[in-house]
Amino acid sequence: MACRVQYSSIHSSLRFFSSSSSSSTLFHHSSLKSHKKLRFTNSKYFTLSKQSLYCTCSSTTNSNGEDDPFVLTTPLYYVNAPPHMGSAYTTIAADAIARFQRLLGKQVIFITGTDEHGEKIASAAVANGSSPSEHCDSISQAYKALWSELDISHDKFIRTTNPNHEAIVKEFYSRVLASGDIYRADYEGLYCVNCEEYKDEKELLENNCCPMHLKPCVRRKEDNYFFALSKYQKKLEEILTDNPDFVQPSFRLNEVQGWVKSGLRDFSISRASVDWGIPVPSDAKQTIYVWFDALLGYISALLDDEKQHNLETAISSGWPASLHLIGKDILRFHAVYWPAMLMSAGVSLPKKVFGHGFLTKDGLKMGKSLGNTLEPADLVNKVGADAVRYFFLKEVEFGNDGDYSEDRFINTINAHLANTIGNLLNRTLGLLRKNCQSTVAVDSASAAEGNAFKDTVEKQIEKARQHYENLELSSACEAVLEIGNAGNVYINEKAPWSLFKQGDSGFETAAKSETRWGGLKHGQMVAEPKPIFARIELENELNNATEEVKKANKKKEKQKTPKAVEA
Ligand SMILES: Nc1ncnc2c1ncn2[C@@H]1O[C@H](COP(=O)(O)OP(=O)(O)OP(=O)(O)O)[C@@H](O)[C@H]1O
Repeated sequence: MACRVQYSSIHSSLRFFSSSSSSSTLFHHSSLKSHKKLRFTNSKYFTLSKQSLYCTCSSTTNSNGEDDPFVLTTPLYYVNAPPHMGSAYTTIAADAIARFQRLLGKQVIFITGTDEHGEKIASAAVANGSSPSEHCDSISQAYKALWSELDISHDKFIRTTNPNHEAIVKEFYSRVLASGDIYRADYEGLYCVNCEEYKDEKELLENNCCPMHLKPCVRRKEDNYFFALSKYQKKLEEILTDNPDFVQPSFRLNEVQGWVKSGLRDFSISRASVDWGIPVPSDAKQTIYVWFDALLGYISALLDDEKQHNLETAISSGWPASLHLIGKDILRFHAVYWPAMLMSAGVSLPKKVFGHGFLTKDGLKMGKSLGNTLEPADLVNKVGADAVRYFFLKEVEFGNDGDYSEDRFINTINAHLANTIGNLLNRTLGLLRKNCQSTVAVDSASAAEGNAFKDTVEKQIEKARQHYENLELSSACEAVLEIGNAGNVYINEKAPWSLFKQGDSGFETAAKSETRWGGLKHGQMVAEPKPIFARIELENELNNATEEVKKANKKKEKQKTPKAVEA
């Protein structure tokens, strides 16, 4: 395998942005000043307007203005098995969005973590011969290790077995109870253990198989606590109509509207048969249903150790979330159950839920339950984290499904990263090193005035910015790639190597890792070229990644300072 020499990572290449607008705020929050004013009568909670949802029941004092942090979340991954490329996919996308928001100057709180309670976890622990808590520690650690290998820049890692989280769940449950939305009843139905959910018979395949997990559902009867979801049908319909950006992409909004219109049924929020969970307050014989537990992780993650561990403090530390990024499999929980639960507890709704598609293998969703997964750590070891991250962002249209193909993986890395972006960086830095002692010869702000190349770059920067804002991640990568293409064409046209031979040191530099045109100043030193993107030779395929890439990965790993805190 040949290896080209570049000095920067794809992140640097993506930093061609000028600081500007922040995302719009859809749901505003007006607060009451005192707990005494809390009224747990649902009809009195909300005033819906065309633009915003005013929650009038909480004493939360989050102003939700321009200065509010950009809070984004990945799902809290279920620790029934170690992470795979599907889990990594959502996290990689969230990471790109977090980095973009930071470039805009926003304070970002990027939350990820693990969902650790429930029947599936307890069974997985038994199967591994370990206790549930040992099992959770080990799988949760595997997620953290993978995020580190993928260079994920999360700020918080929440585990739902964290005692602070448990306190938040119990407080939330008590609020919903006080609002009159929890009742006890018998329930009999078909249950998918993998979804941890009762299923509607009409959703199921032959032999009552779950369409996601392709395993038969089992008939169960239980005496459970129920959440009165049906009470929120009308409000949810109004929210979805008045705030069409709440669920994205738009075709997912249609899906959600369809579910709501077809009639919402109350759902059970406790399990009598599951010990591994948070006990229901005032009924230790039942544990809280995993979803009524895990979703609260998005709020409890906001707590920091110095503050009091209650719902109010957590909410005032950044809630509502700006964006929940999830796979389409858990859209119903995030776009129907969660908003209703929040309304019941008098807490503001998240601003946006984006349900992306699946990475598939042979047309089937890659997943832990089916076991048809792709090992992200293997890919990282072979081509480096940046290349893996770039491939999945660029080659899967965000929102739709995408099938993984090794040929496409190799071709994309070679064409986009090694041949285009990497080559441009290598040529530019190499020329500067050879001819200018790695020092910028002119001010880049004036160097390309009136130049078509500069216009192209600025146009692509703006395009990339807009695509990022709209969560069109593949198109954002495309815009960056266009800058690389234009840069190579420009260098070919200008042939600076011959200008240098003629003694002209004033050629216009194009490649830079600054956030805007003109960021490089006369006399500024640029970095030493060093290998980052390996060109994969087809005959050697993925097995023969260069030693340079492996070394570069190791070096990067060493340099990394732990940033995330466990909430
Ligand atoms: N194949 C996939 N493509 C895209 N995202 C995925 C994929 N698999 C998992 N995810 C991400 O993980 C979330 C589901 O997390 P979970 O821990 O339940 O993983 P899972 O592998 O889907 O588990 P299972 O197969 O047991 O249902 C999805 O909503 C999505 O964010």
